[in-house]
Amino acid sequence: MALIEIIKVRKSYGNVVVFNDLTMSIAKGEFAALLGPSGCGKSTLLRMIAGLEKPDAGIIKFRDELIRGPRREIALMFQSPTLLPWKTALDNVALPLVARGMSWNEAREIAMRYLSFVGLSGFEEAYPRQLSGGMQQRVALARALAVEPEVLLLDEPFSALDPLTAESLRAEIVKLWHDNLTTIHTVVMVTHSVDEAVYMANRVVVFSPRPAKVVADIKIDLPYPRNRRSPEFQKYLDQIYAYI
Ligand SMILES: Nc1ncnc2c1ncn2[C@@H]1O[C@H](COP(=O)(O)OP(=O)(O)OP(=O)(O)O)[C@@H](O)[C@H]1O
Repeated sequence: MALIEIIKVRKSYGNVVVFNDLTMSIAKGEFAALLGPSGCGKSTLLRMIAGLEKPDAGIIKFRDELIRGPRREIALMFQSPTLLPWKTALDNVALPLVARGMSWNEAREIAMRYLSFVGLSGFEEAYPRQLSGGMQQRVALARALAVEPEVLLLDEPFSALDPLTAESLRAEIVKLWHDNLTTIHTVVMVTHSVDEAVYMANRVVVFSPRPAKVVADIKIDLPYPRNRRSPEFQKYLDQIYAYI
């Protein structure tokens, strides 16, 4: 059964038609990677699922309910960590909880737990400028996890990181999803990298240039953790590159 349903969605910015008539769905438990040419509308789709933008026509539903704005069950993580520079790592993670009505004490306790989960114990009192890019992105991940969402939306979350940091964060996100280590059961990730998509996702959706349509929808049937050097992995890369 579909968890997220996108039905006959239309979206334009001025005379730029991003989606004309997009219909697709995401099932509970999927890790879907969205690939496609630059500017085709992948981030726009993610922002609409996050409730940050509205379609001009058509509907987007989460568990049969219309998405009218941001929802607690759906968290979004961007390419840059978007932390508040004047708040500590701990308070950056705690703040969204306080904004939802939790006391600072309780919020900080939960924030401590998620900072520790992403490997940042001991850095609670650090300010963003005192942390590396990778550590800041981990704070952003802890902030997304702390509200205990069910769906994690990722918008090119590794593209601003150095290759080694990106690689360890990729493995950690796959693990937290695959091993059910958090409340997140479903992930939707925008990426430019076919390799990243096949390494992480169990479904790869390829979009055409604007107005974006789904040109390929491929199930990645490989065990985790994935071996990039296996012939099967290469076969999926070849299959997807044929659409790009
Ligand atoms: N707020 C906005 N105002 C005007 N135009 C916008 C806005 N957001 C997106 N666009 C336009 O909509 C189109 C789709 O943008 P979007 O960022 O969704 O694409 P994308 O596939 O995520 O691109 P990329 O892969 O380069 O990140 C682009 O032409 C972009 O310029």
